[in-house]
This record gives sequence, structure tokens and C-alpha cells, in this order.
Amino acid sequence: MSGMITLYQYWHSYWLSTDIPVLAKSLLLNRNVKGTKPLQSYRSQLFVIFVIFSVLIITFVVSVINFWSDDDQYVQPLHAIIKSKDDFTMKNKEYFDRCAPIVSCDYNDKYRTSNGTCNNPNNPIWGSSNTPFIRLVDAHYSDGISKLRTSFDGKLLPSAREIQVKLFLNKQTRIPDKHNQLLMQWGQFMAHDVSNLAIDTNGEDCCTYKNETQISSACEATIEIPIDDPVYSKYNSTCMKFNRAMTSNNYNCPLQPLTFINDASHFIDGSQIYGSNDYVVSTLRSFTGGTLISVLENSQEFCPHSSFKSSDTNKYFYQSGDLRANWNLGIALFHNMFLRFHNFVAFKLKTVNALWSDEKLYQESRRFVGAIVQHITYTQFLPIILGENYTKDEVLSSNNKYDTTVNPSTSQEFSTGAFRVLHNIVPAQHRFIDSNSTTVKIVNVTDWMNFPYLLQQGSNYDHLLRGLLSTEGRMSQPSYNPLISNLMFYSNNSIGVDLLSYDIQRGRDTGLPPYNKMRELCGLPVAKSFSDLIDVLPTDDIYNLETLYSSVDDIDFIVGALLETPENDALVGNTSRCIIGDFFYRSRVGDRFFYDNEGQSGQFSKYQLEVLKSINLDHIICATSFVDNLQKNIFTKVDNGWYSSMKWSCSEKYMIDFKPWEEELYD
Ligand code: HEM
Ligand SMILES: [Ca+2]
Repeated sequence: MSGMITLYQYWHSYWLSTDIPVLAKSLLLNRNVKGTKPLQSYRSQLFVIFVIFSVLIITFVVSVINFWSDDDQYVQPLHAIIKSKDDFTMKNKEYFDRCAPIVSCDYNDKYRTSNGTCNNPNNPIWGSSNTPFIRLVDAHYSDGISKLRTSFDGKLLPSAREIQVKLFLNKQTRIPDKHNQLLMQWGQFMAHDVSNLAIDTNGEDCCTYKNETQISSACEATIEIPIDDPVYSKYNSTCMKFNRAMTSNNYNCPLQPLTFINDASHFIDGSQIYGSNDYVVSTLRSFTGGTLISVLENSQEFCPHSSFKSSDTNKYFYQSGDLRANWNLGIALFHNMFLRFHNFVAFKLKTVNALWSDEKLYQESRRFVGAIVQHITYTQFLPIILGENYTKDEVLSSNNKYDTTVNPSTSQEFSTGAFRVLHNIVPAQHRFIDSNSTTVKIVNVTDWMNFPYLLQQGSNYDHLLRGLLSTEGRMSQPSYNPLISNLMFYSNNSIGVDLLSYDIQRGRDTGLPPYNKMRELCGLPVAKSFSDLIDVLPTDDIYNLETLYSSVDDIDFIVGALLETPENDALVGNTSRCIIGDFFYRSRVGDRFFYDNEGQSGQFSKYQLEVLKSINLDHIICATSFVDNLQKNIFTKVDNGWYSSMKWSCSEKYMIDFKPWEEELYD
């Protein structure tokens, strides 16, 4: 009875007379309120129970709402799917057990090594150059080891060129794109930072060897051209030369099934600018003032030259951290831009730290540039490629914590498959635009492959840069432009090759799993018949696929990925987005030196990070060219709305503050 009274008294006094702020204060301070009656202790306990009970109910209601509102069943936490499928620490185990070099590391060092070793304290080789790509799915070869995949019923797969002709070649759409050509160029620059698959060429022309009995293994995979090919039949050509990629066997590490080696450091660290090993790095450094070697022409800085095969001394290749710098004019421009930017940063750091040595200036500048390359990729580039929300929720999730269990290596599926889908935004032509906004020249991309010297003549560097900035990009679509689809690397002696045929054949060469396997990995339902592809592929493409492949399980990954309808605000479809997203997630969380990872030896100070985060590609363009005003959204041709015609001027908007790098001197 006394207990009843007590309870009644409690409720009565609680609702009618308790001073709630006083009670809350007592709970917070975990002590009794002065002058309370003996009932007070019960009151506090009941109040705690009441709070806990309420929290439980609210949590339950919120999780029920979340469960029902999760209508996008295919958007799953991709790294969770991929990570749970396999243990990344076991990837390429045989390589690591048998062939990996032994390295000694100083984990207090503030700077990355040139080849990427010593990043992960438990696995110091992870992500370093000359180590294998990782496979997210096991290799697919017809003999389980090295022979190109065949169809499930044992027949040969359709020829890569036949697929190009029947599915893609005539599907050119010219809808104006809101992005400019610079976006594409950043993509290629990024691809070359993280991926370099060496090709086993030896100068052989595989089609000449084709009919000989002793065919070299590098030439096993020449591409058959259909007799009625709309382009090559005019030249009576029935064979497209194709060399297989180098494998670990070429690096003195025989492994089965074939394992492919990345010559670039897998990390996003600007290795295409600096080189992926000590030798290349040292050939590019001037060893004064922390700068890279450059040549001057018309008061402009360019990459140093290496000799050209031609006797004409006015023609040359640029030397840089990546041999592919000369492939096309746009990539050559980017190599020059970043050479200039490195030297600009070195100069500025010297002005705030007059006593810094060449070594210190070089390393600090490289660290600065590497951070900016990451920052641009994650904040300006990826939101356009993968969509804003996907980038935020999937790629940039998990705060800024480095995770030693995450393997940062580039995946085979990313480099030979998903990221190549963006070859579909490579334009056929570039415009050269002068300072009066007049187009002074239009060039075909394929006319200048391996002829980068055009860039250095007159004001061509700035003209091409203006062209990339103000020409609309090729809209993402299920085809490559007709020039790279037929005439890539053409010369006086050869018609040229087809990039899409190469991409399809390279997938088979490197044992990529077929499209259906990649769907499964990324959480899409496995297609049991062609008609099941309707969830992400247009109907007429499904029909055409059925005429080419005998089973839905045969479709090449890049073929399915290229046909997928792009997701919401992304440029790529569901499976490409998943594989690209997976790589960029691991490349961030698995990189101890990632620019905004917290608690690591190479960490930037708070003020340095503030400056770095305020810099974007606009600042780099302003610091390195005569282009002096820029649109507000650097990868967009023009901004929309009434404000659109206005551009921001370099001198007002894009200054970089180097003060946070000034080291205090103590007497
Ligand atoms: C004018 C522009 C471009 C040209 C001429 C070009 C050409 C090529 C060629 C010839 C290959 C090697 C093909 C092979 O033998 O397997 C390649 C590989 C590749 N490309 Fe492109 N590409 C361009 C732009 C891009 C863009 C915009 C991206 C992505 C955003 C990209 C991503 C890749 C990737 C990831 C590889 C594999 C790299 C490796 O592992 O070695 N490329 N490209
Ligand atoms: Ca790299």
C-alpha cells in the first residue's frame, strides 16, 4: 500500500510539481538535487527508463521507415558487396608468396615512395608499380589458364570487330552535351595515373604472321574482320593486328591463370607526371629548386623532348612519367600543364621557404600536386561520372579514415573493362580557339596520335586548351566516335585499328568475366535469358545481342556495360558505376597518404588542407596558361541561367595561398 501511495505521489508530483530543468540537471550531473524529498531517487530511475523506452520506439519506427523507403534495390553498398565476396588480403596470394620483392620501409616518412611501396604497413607492396592488378572475379579462359574465352557451347565467340560493326558503329548520336571536352581529358589522365598494362609488341605485325605455322604467343589473338566490313573491306583487309598483353611471366613470375602486371603505381599519386620508379623519376628532375626539367619556347614551358623516330628534328615526343603522354594532343597538353604546375608550386614554396633544399622542395611540390589530383578527381570529376549522390554515399563514405585491410590495387575489371566505357565520350575532333574566341583550327583526334609537337607551335597550347574548355563533349552513348572506331594509329603503311575492337579483345585477352558475372557481382539479378536484360538494356540492343551471341552468359563485359542505360545523373550504367565506384572507394580508403585521411604521417596541417580543398582544376589552368577567364563550372561548356555569360577572371578568383607552407624558423 505504501508502495502504491509512493507511486501515485510520484506521478502526481512529476507531472504537476517537478521542476523539470532541475531534474534534467540532476541527471546530467548524476547527483541528487538539493532539498528534494526521499521520492526523488525513484523519480530519476523512472525518468531514465522512460527516456530509454522512448529512444527504442523511435529507433524502431525510423528503421521500419528506412526499410520501406529503400526503393532502389540495385543501389547497394558496393564495397560491402565486393568485400564480402572475397578476402582482399588473399588477392594475388601466389604472387606475393613467390614473387613479390622484399622492401624496407620507414613508416614515419612523410612522402610517398616513387613506386608506391611502403604505403600499407602490413602489406608494403600493395598498390606499388609492377605488381598485379587484382581480380574481383576469377579469370575466365577457355582452358582455365590462358586461351581466350569461348562461348558456353564451345564455339568461338563472335569476332570483336563483328560486334563493333553490328552493335555500335552506326549508332552515332549528335546531341549537344552539357559537359565539355576537358572532362574526357581528365578521365584519360586519371586512367594513366592508376593503370598501365604493357603490351607484348616486339615490333611484330601480327597479321603478317597470321598464316605462318609458328605464330608467336603475342600474336595469338589477332582480330578477324568480317568480309563485308563497311570500312576495312575497302582495303581488302580481313585481319586487325592485336598483340596480347604482357603477363607476370614477362616479369619472371610464371603464374596460372594469367596474371597481369600494372606498370604504373596503382595509387592516385600523379605517377603519370613523375614516373612510377626511381629511374624515371630521376631522369625527369632538374635537381635545382625542386623543379622538373622543362624546355622553353616563346616564354612557355614544355616537357623535355625525347628523339622522334623521324629524321625531322622539329618532331619530337614529350618525356614524362608515362609513355602514353604522346598518344593524343589532349593528353600531351595535360602532361605539359602538370609539369608547369609542379614547377609553379616549387617556385612558390621556395619563396616562402628560401632555405628549403631541392629535395625538400621537390617532395613538398609533388605531395601538393598529388593531393590536388586526388581532390579534383573526387570532387569535380567523379560526381559527373558516377552521379552526385552515388559519389557521396558510396565512394566518399566512411569518413576520412585509412583502413589497412583495404587493398588499393587497380582491378582488372576496372582497367580493362568499366573505365574504358568512357572511351565513348572521346570526341572525333578538337577545336583550337584564340583569345578572341575565334576557332582557328579544327583537328581530327586520329590525325595527331603520336604527333604531339603541334602543341608547341605558336599559341597552339592555349588554343587547344580553350577548345577543350569551350567545345561540347561527346555525349555518353553506346558507341565510340567513327575515327577511333576505324583509324586509330593509322600511318602511311597501315589503315589503323579500332579502339572498341581492342577493348573487347583486351577483355578476352586478360580473362575478364562475361557481363552476366559482373551483373551478379554488382547486385543485379543474373540474366537467365536475353530478355532478362531488359532491366538495364534497351530492347533493340537485346535483340541484336541475341543475333550475335549464342548465350546470354557469353556477352563480353564491355559490350554489356557500354549498352547499359546510364544511371540517373551518371554518365555510365549500373555495372560500370559499381566497378568504377569500387576502385575509387578502395583507392581512397586504402591509401595511407590520401590527402585528407586523418592521423597519418603524411597528413597536411589544418590550414594547408583548407587551401588544398579550395583549389580545383580552374586554379591549375590559371597558373599555367594564358587563358585568363573561366566558366564557373570547369567541366561544363557554359553555365546555365542569366548569370551564364559571365566568366570568372583568373586574377580575381584563382590565387593560391602558400602561406600555410611557410616553416617557422627558430633561432
Ligand atoms: C583521345 C582519347 C583517348 C585515346 C586515343 C585512348 C586510347 C587508348 C588506347 C589505344 C588504349 C589501349 C588499348 C589496348 O591496347 O588495350 C587505351 C586504354 C585505356 N583507356 Fe583510353 N583513350 C582515350 C581516352 C580515354 C578516356 C577518356 C578514358 C577514361 C575516362 C580512358 C581509359 C582507358 C583505360 C582505363 C585504359 C586501360 C589502361 C591500361 O591499363 O593500360 N581512355 N586507351
Ligand atoms: Ca599512380
